[in-house]
Amino acid sequence: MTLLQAINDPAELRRLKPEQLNLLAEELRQFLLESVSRSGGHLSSNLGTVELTIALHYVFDTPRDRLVWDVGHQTYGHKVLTGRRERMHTLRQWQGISGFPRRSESPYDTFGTAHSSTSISAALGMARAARLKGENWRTIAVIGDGAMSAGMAFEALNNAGVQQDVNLLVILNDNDMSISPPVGALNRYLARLMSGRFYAAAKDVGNSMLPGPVRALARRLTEHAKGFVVPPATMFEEFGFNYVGPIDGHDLDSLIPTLENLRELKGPQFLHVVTRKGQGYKLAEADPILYHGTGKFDPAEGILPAVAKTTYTEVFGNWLCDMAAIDERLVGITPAMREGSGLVRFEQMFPERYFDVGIAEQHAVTFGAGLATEGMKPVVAIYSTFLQRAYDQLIHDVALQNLDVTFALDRAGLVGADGATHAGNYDIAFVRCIPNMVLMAASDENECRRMLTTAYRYPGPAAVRYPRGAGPGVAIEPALSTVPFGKGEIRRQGKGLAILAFGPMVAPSVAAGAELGATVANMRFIKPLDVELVTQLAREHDQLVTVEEGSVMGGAGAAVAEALAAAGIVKPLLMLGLPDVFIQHGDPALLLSSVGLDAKGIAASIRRCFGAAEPRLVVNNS
Ligand SMILES: Cc1ncc(C[n+]2csc(CCOP(=O)(O)OP(=O)(O)O)c2C)c(N)n1
Ligand SMILES: CC(=O)[C@@H](O)[C@H](O)COP(=O)(O)O
Ligand SMILES: [Mg+2]
Repeated sequence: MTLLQAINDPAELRRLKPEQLNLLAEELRQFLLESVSRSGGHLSSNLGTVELTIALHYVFDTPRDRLVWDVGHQTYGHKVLTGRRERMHTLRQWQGISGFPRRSESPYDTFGTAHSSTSISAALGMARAARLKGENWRTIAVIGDGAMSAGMAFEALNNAGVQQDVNLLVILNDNDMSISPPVGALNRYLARLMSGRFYAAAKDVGNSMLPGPVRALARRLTEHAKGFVVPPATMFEEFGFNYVGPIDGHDLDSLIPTLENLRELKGPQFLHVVTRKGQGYKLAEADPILYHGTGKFDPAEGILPAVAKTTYTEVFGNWLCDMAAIDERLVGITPAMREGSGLVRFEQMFPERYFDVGIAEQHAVTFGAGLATEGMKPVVAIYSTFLQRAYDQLIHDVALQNLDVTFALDRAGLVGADGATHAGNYDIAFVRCIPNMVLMAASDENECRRMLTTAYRYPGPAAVRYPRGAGPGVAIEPALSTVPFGKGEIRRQGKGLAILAFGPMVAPSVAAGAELGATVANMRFIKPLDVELVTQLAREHDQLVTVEEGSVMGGAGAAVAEALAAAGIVKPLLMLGLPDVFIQHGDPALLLSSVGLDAKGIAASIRRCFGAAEPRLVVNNS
């Protein structure tokens, strides 16, 4: 039996001798590589946090001491050591364990995450709760250098620095990488900190352990005695933290004593550890971006290039380059999702018009707004789920001033393995209620390209939503043509029943419509809704059905209902979409079928609602 196989709980880990931990780290790293290569998942970040994870559970009394991971994509080792080793093969699969921490999954998962930069706020809340309840456990937040770039992390540091009575340890896991290479002034600052203090500071750990004022005095005495100026206080010290580091985050011999020392200190503590993304697997070390999030692969061969269908992301990336080539006002903006949003080629071709602003969705949107005020043509490429972070910026900074910003809303609808945290289920509901906004949903690749051109040419804020992955495989015209503004189209003429479908729901609706003899419309625009088409379909049919891959509450179907009500039309209306529950991770096709949004499910729901001679079908909820 290996050391790892004997650990089903951190208490068992804590029974190991310190000299056994390096072997355990080796075993854990190997286990993670094999396990992720079979399930798919976030590999590079997990290989990089093996030693840190072991050290944290070894030194701290988890789960009594609260461990809060930022983003949570690096918690596979934590899952393995906290009793979930045997379930790792189900990671990110339907009814399997999540790829992120989840409170419902384990008492060791103190805070649910997956969107970044929440850890310091949440940990500070916990630490304050401990004080208020008169309890003396400790709270530790682990945050990456990428996640640290977000405003929310600074809001938390700002607040924590003046709460000197809490026992909070913030660990900055600095691997000098976000998903892509890190950007921004903070990254440069961290690099300076590392070059100046690395290892030298580790030797000085004893001094770093002194409480803040004593340490300041020690610094002044040292300056005086040696007659030279020691490095100025770090930014984190200026924020009110006791800063320790940087130390080598792969060296258990420095991690463990440093954490043991910090464990005994009161007040806000800050430990800067340096790790390498992909550590221990040469291919991931060499290309941490490729191995950030992987599908299944053979570890011996690594990830091999595969012939795949064109994704919507690629459609967007190609469109952006084509449009930028003819319009030099175009500026492309991404909040830290260069690869995921399809901007790699754009950056290479138009580096001066490419802006990765870091994990800073709010800033990305208002930065775009500022550009628009000066006649530039910003295109904000953003996942639907991450636009949630910038809602006020969308309303207050863009829409209210009717600024000409184009939004490319990728990952709209269910996303699959990342699950509920990343699902783009709400953008229809939250965008369509904003005055001045235009919102389109692409039903195929070519329409996506045409809609992007339509949004771009529209002289106000406009968004195009499209799903993760590939579309139906429609040929893409090279021309930069538009779709008729505010107009839908009939895709199939039938009678009795009309299905009004939005975006990727057009294809399954056409199939369901063919089965039911129904008319099917591709509505294209959620806002402005094609009210003329809605009323025409209502006049010509007995029943109406709306289908969308978005929250049915407040969604496109609700827009149709509002339009009918406004026109005084009373007509049976069935609204199909995502139900009012968080839909968990799993294979995207399975998830869609579980909520009745495949052709079979749509037809079955229609039969159930409006009755039919044929036997009822059962929606597959498994
Ligand atoms: C609000 C938000 N924006 C973007 C992302 C996508 N994202 C996930 S991990 C990541 C990089 C995080 O970098 P870092 O914190 O340094 O962790 P590392 O990947 O280096 O381990 C990004 C941009 C996210 N999860 N949340
Ligand atoms: C953790 C995180 O937020 C990203 O790594 C995300 O998982 C990427 O998702 P895509 O694979 O859809 O780009
Ligand atoms: Mg990083």
